[in-house]
Amino acid sequence: MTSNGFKSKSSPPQLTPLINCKRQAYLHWEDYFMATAVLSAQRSKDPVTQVGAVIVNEDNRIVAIGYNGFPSRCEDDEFPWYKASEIEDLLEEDQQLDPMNDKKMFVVHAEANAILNKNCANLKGTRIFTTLFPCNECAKLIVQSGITKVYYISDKYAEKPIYRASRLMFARAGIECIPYVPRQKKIVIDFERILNEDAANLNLSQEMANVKL
Ligand SMILES: Nc1ccn([C@H]2C[C@H](O)[C@@H](COP(=O)(O)O)O2)c(=O)n1
Ligand SMILES: [Zn+2]
Repeated sequence: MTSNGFKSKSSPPQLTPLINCKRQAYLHWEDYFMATAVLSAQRSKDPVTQVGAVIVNEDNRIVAIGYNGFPSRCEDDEFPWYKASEIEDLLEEDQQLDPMNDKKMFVVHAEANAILNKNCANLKGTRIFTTLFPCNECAKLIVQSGITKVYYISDKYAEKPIYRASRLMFARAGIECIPYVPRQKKIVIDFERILNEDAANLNLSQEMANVKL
């Protein structure tokens, strides 16, 4: 107690752990974000290319997520999941290729969906983790949203003019494009193992309770 009757400010208690028992195999931030993008891609119904994208702010918080798919209320079974060129062989001689019969007319790309799904006021200073390098249309949205870094896994369409246009815009806008190199090469989600472990733990605690009785 001080002379004026108030409690003196004491320093906070110090912790001195005897051993450091922190788990070492935890996921690092960037693997966590890219793995989330890969998981999100699994929601896509595109039979050829499934893309996932995650947008992350400066505090490492995920502020947006998306995958490629048709717009809301445009039913997955009513719109084509193929390219017009892919069904050319199926046409009768008198039939014309219909450009409307092409997924590219309707699919919202993963990056665009993520930007549209953002749960914050704006995306200035954020990073996007995408499983496929962005096309020119998504690149425009990325630049305009204020995203500053693009991490990507696949660049399988790099030689196409659309993707060259993206690179040009990113370069001019000062957006860094980083091919993603994972620290952890494999991340497995094994629900079966988790459920089995839970069941085993339950059995063990029941056995221990029986021993005590
Ligand atoms: N950065 C990208 C590039 C493409 N997509 C979507 C658009 C299509 O659904 C699919 C590409 O199909 P493919 O031409 O490989 O048959 O991926 C995207 O979401 N983001
Ligand atoms: Zn795109």
